[in-house]
Amino acid sequence: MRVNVLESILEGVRADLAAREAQTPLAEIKELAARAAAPRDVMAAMRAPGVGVIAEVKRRSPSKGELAGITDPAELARDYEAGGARVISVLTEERRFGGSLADLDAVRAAVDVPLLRKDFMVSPYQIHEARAHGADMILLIVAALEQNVLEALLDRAESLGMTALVEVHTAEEADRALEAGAQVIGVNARDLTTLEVDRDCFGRIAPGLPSEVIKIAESGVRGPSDLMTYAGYGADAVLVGEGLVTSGNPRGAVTQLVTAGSHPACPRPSR
Ligand SMILES: O=P(O)(O)OC[C@@H](O)[C@@H](O)c1c[nH]c2ccccc12
Repeated sequence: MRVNVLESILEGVRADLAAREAQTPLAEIKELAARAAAPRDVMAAMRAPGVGVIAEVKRRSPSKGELAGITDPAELARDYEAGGARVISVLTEERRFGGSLADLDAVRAAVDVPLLRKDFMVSPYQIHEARAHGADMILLIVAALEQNVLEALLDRAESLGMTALVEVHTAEEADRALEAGAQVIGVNARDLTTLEVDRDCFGRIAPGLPSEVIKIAESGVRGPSDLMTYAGYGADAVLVGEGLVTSGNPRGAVTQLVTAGSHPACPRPSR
């Protein structure tokens, strides 16, 4: 039987969410979000010249298990920031990725750059929660959401002053993202239903997106040459996890990517 990985992840996410909501009701989390420091300007960071790097704090992955034995997410995040990451992504999904909101808190206390809460968002509750924990950006996975829910979550994020990274893996999903009004679209090279990586996905989809949309190439980036390839197809940024956490030198690895992304020979997005 073919197991849809995304579906099984979402089941666990819903169960964990119900438990948190029983602890801290929506009204309370909304209030905590309203009291948080104002969100940072993610769009300005994304529109900076050159190809940017979104560096991810990623402990585990469903395909590879434990990646690098991260003991101090704050220290890792400081290395990413020092290396020039434009945004730091923190995986908060617990069951498959080993993340937590505590990781997000630790990273928020350690760095100044905008933060992406990387999780499987299915309810407005998680968006207020992200804001309460200092996130400036959230992930919305088109494959995981009905169109009306996608639109409602996007509106909710924007109403809180946050930016949504809307993730797609096919041209049909990209159409849905645009239909919903996404300003930032991430093309995930990994199919979340099978976990297979297809690095040609970005090149097939991104050139067809409107020029004003910010385009992010996600997953499977091994180093500067992958960044340059994605740049040729119009990437504004790459989102990298495993390649950085397993590098043994996350600061150096981010620096190399940032240097490639700001090199004069690196293709620029035409906007
Ligand atoms: O570790 P990688 O291959 O560099 O990938 C990072 C990021 O793209 C990946 O973690 C990711 C992309 N979309 C997701 C959705 C949920 C969980 C994780 C992800």
